[in-house]
Amino acid sequence: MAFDRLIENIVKMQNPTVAGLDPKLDYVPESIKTKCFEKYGKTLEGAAAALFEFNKALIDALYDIVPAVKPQAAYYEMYGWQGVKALCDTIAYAKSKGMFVITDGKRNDIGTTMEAYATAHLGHTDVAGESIDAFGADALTVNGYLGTDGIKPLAKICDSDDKGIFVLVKTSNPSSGELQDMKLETNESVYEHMGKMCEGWGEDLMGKHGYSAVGAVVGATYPEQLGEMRAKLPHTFFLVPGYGAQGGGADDVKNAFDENGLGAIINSSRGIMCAWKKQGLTEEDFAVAARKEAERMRDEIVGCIGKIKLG
Ligand SMILES: O=c1ccn([C@@H]2O[C@H](COP(=O)(O)O)[C@@H](O)[C@H]2O)c(=O)[nH]1
Repeated sequence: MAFDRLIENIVKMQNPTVAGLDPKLDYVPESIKTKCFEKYGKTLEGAAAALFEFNKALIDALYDIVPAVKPQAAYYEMYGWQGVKALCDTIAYAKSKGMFVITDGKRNDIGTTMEAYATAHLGHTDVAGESIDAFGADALTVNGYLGTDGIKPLAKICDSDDKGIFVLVKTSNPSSGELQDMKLETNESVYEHMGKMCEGWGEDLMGKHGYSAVGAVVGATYPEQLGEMRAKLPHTFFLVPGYGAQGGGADDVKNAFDENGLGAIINSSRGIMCAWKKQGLTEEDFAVAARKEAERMRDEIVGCIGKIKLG
């Protein structure tokens, strides 16, 4: 199962974190932008080339210490098809460096359309008998609120193609409680019920390290719920956004882990991409600063949870 590969990367690097690649043109240093605009003009193509250069430098700075990257699709779509190409190129580059790639797309729809999303992001597209990877990520974030028929096509591809999904359970944003904290007739909350559905969807997709291919997104900004979910969902691997720029710290995420220091991967996007700002460096030093911040984040979290080991 895909999360076995992720877990093995985490244990090898002793690092349960993922670097978010949410590139905006504002974050890209002038030197890269100038080079790309000279080549392609101030066009979507020029912008997308700059994003890819920026991402490549971040990946080069991180791939030997950070096990995974999480490109957020919105930041690529914002630059049109040229941006989407930069997403494809980023995924391919990160994979060529041995990183586990989680596309943050939060896709959801009815079963037939989810089958298309699953094929696009995780499977192989059939082109007149030729089977081709469209995006080729290892895992995709999805919204499970359309129910089981929306998840089934993804589960099928997780099984056949060694992929994983992270289903939104308790998101990190300030308004997440408006719906997700509501109590059902059974007195459980909506997020708790969604978490249980993830355990159910993952039942036939168990990996060798105790976690299924159906993971959950649970925000670092809700540490109590994170601990509650860890206790209630023993086979569900967590993707935990909200560390860094959204205010979460190591103390907030420590409850996401099991007794072996496994069970979760903590994301930081702006905190890593824009680390130079906090380190008193120039934007040209963004990659050095990103590595320093990734090391600091790793050490802070591992300092709280201890050595990470296979059970
Ligand atoms: O509940 C959620 C689900 C996803 N995200 C995504 O994670 C990153 C967070 O970025 P930071 O810069 O580290 O705040 C971003 O891509 C979100 O779309 C989330 O924040 N919360």
